[in-house]
Amino acid sequence: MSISNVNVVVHPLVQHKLSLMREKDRSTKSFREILNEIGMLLGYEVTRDLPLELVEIETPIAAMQAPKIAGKKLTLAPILRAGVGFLDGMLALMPSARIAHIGLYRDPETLQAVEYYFKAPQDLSDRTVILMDPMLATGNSACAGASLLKARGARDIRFVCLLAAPEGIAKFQSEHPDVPIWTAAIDERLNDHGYIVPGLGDAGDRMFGTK
Ligand SMILES: O=P(O)(O)OC[C@H]1O[C@H](OP(=O)(O)OP(=O)(O)O)[C@H](O)[C@@H]1O
Ligand SMILES: O=c1cc[nH]c(=O)[nH]1
Ligand SMILES: [Mg+2]
Repeated sequence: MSISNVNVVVHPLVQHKLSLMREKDRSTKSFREILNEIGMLLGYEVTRDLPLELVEIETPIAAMQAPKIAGKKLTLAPILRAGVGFLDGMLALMPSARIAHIGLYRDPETLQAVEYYFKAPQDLSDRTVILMDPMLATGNSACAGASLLKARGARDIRFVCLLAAPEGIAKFQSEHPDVPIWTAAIDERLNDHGYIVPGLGDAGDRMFGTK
């Protein structure tokens, strides 16, 4: 399903696993494992249109022109902390990818994103960058993440999340209309504390067991 630059991944495995993650009594171990599994499935979807080039190879039988991914190595860009939950699954598909760590936390009062760490390959201008964070709530964190990557020259950014609020999609698309979104679901709304409803709670705390 696709709604103007938002790709909702409706694959039954993704939907089933997402429902498991929403359950409030699911263990930290299980939450982390499933997030990783969904990371791989979403990674498969977000790379669906990567360009290929024909390269000469030799099979044991004959020479042939075989398709391989064209261009420079991709960059995976998790927003700390919860974005790291997608990383192993994505790396299983793209083991040579470069990694950009983006340290942001959401101020609980203002809901603004506060930057505390950024380390990325120097020049991102000719790399596809997959920005990832399970939660798109107000959109402030994802917007800040995309801006930091653009400041490093990134021109082909794709944003992957697990759950998106309509408010976050609107904010992200107004600031970064050039960045398509992949998500497993679009939920109803945000509550008064900026949490996604029905959502799954605090992704970072559930993943790392910090509550
Ligand atoms: O769209 P937003 O309103 O910005 O909210 C989403 C952000 O909130 C959570 O991070 P949090 O700030 O809780 O940090 P953590 O991952 O370190 O727990 C989540 O992982 C996103 O980064
Ligand atoms: O619902 C939400 C909103 C922001 N961050 C989370 O982890 N969960
Ligand atoms: Mg958190």
